[in-house]
Order: sequence, then structure tokens, then C-alpha cells
Amino acid sequence: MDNEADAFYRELPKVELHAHLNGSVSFQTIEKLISRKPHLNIEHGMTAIGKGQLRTLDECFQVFKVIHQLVDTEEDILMVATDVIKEFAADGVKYLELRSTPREEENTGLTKKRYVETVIKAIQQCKSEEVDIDVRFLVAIDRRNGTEVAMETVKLAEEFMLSTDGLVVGLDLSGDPKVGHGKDLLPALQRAKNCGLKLSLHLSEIPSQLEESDLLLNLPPDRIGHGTFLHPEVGGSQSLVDKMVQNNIPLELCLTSNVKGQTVSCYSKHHFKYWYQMGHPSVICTDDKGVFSTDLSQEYQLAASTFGLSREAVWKLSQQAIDYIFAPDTVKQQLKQKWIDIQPQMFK
Ligand SMILES: CC(C)=CCNc1ncnc2c1ncn2[C@@H]1O[C@H](COP(=O)(O)O)[C@@H](O)[C@H]1O
Ligand SMILES: [Zn+2]
Repeated sequence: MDNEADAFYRELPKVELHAHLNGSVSFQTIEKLISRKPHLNIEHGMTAIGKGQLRTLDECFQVFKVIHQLVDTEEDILMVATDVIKEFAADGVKYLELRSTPREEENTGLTKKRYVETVIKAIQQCKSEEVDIDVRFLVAIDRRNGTEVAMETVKLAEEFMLSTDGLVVGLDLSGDPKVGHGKDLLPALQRAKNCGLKLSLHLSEIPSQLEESDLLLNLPPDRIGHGTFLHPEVGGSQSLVDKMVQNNIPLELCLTSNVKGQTVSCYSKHHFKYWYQMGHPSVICTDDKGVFSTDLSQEYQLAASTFGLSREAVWKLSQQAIDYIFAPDTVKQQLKQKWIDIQPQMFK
């Protein structure tokens, strides 16, 4: 792809709504982490999936285990979160919702509370350095940890939502889709919703989750991650699609993640096409920019080249994403103004 096209996608102001902190760690930051912990004998090939490489879903989840070994102190989290935020800003992202699973680590004394506090500290530091990006945080539930941990996580998120002046805006449900069942997490998700946390749920990332998706869509969630197998053409159902449409639930779509994790066979078969053609709210996201060796500019460029989107259509796609952020209307207005200010430079 030529340089002029590259520049368009980099300069395009963008909104990133689906980014897992530890999946977003760049090559450069991994270098720094490896040099801090040489005894772990971790090599680069263990933390990222390069160009043209594919992995099974299980192999992808192994990668997170390796990264978690490298990121297990407050110092690590602070560095990782700061670097990730600055990298998104350098890629033209103006609004970022970062998500991460609070972890406790016996060896280092890290607690879940300190984990969240440290991510918040990184967000505040970037703000005080006037990095040109508005960052919010979604506290993540790892589905494999079950009912009780989910409820604890919601309480933690609730606490931080109230104490951080709007930096914590919601809750994410993620983790290996083959493990655990959404029905066990329903009370926690319901509580989160009732206390004002927005919900973004990984849903139908693999084919066998129809029943769970149906159940969780009744909440209803505020946004869905992936939704790869919701529509009838891939074994989903019209009634699932109807629920998405009736509740107007935006989808966070991550092209490279799905292709490299092999839940989608190639870019042209990505479900972006199905939902975009329907005019359903769809937002292009990265999922794990470090693990999948990508960035948001590249994902927009891939969507445009695969599905033949004009520059005007790409602009509209990034602009419409503003409507689906979890931060309040005042933030939406500020972002809309930013897009208005930038537009003339990009369409001369
Ligand atoms: C395996 C694959 C194709 C990954 C992309 N799809 C994903 N599906 C579900 N959960 C995820 C995915 N990517 C990242 N996560 C979650 O994010 C965590 C890493 O970020 P963090 O530690 O929460 O900061 C993982 O342990 C996992 O719980
Ligand atoms: Zn994800």
C-alpha cells in the first residue's frame, strides 16, 4: 500500500472501543519487559503473532499467559498502560476505552485494587502530559473465574466508577469463550447494569454459544465484542439478529484478531460485511494490537481495501463510532467538534 494511503489512515481521527491492555503491548514495550525479567527466558515469538501467521484460539490464549508473566508488578502495569496509551495517540486515536482484568500476584504483592489504581494513574499521567487522547477504563471479568469473582469484580468497578470522576465507565466480559457459561455471570452483569456501569460483552466469538448469546442479549448489553457467529449465514439465528437490531446494540469488530485466531477464514468473509450492509452500528477495533501485530489505522485500511470503502465512507465510519462510546454526551460533543476541525485538512 502506498505511503499517501497510509498517511490518510494514520491522520484519520479514530475511536478505539475494544482494546485489552495486556494484548495491546507493543514490540518495544515487550523488549523492555524482557530485559527487566531475563530469568523468564521469554522470547518475542511467544508474545506476538506476526504477518501472515495463524494460531488456534487456544494458542492465542497461551500468549496472554506469557505476557501476564512479564507484567506482574505495579511498575510493569504503569509502564505498559502509559506506553499503550501513547501508542494509540500516536496512531491518531482521539478516544480510547481500554479494558483489563484486575489481577493479584502473590509473588509481587500486587492486588486487584492496586492493579486498577495503577491503570488509572497511567491515564491521569498521560492527561497531565497533555497527550492528545481521552482515555476511559472498562474493568474486565475473565469468564473462566466464575460467579463469585465476577461479582467481586463488579463491586471493584462500581467503587472505581464512583471515585475516579468518570474514568471507569463500564465492564467487559471476556476470556476464553470455551470456558464457563454466561448464565453463571448473569447476576453480576445485572448488578453492574443496575449501578450504572455500561456493559460490553464478548459474544458468539465461537459457534457453540447460541444459547448463551440469547440469554445475555436479554440484559441487554450496551455493546457486543465480535458477535462472529450471531447471524444465520454462519450458524447463528435471525432471532439473535433481531435482538441486536431491536436494541440497536453496536458491534466492536476486530478483523485481524478474528483472521489470525481463525474464527473467520479470511478478511473478505469477515462479518463486518453483513452488519455494515445492514447499516447496523459497527465499530472497527484492534482487540489486541500487540498480540496480533496491528494498529487501528491498519484495521481501517484493511476494512476499506477488503470491502471497497471510499475515503468518505471510512470517515463516516470513524465519526459514527463517537455515538457508541460509553463516556457522557459532553465528551461526544467535544469529539464531534474535533472531527469537524480536522475534516478540511483531510479532504482538501
Ligand atoms: C485468542 C484470541 C483470538 C483473542 C482475541 N479474543 C479475545 N477473546 C476473549 N478474551 C480476550 C481476547 N483477547 C483478549 N482477551 C482477554 O484479555 C486478557 C488480556 O488482557 P488483560 O490482561 O485483561 O489486560 C486475556 O487474558 C483475555 O481474558
Ligand atoms: Zn476482545
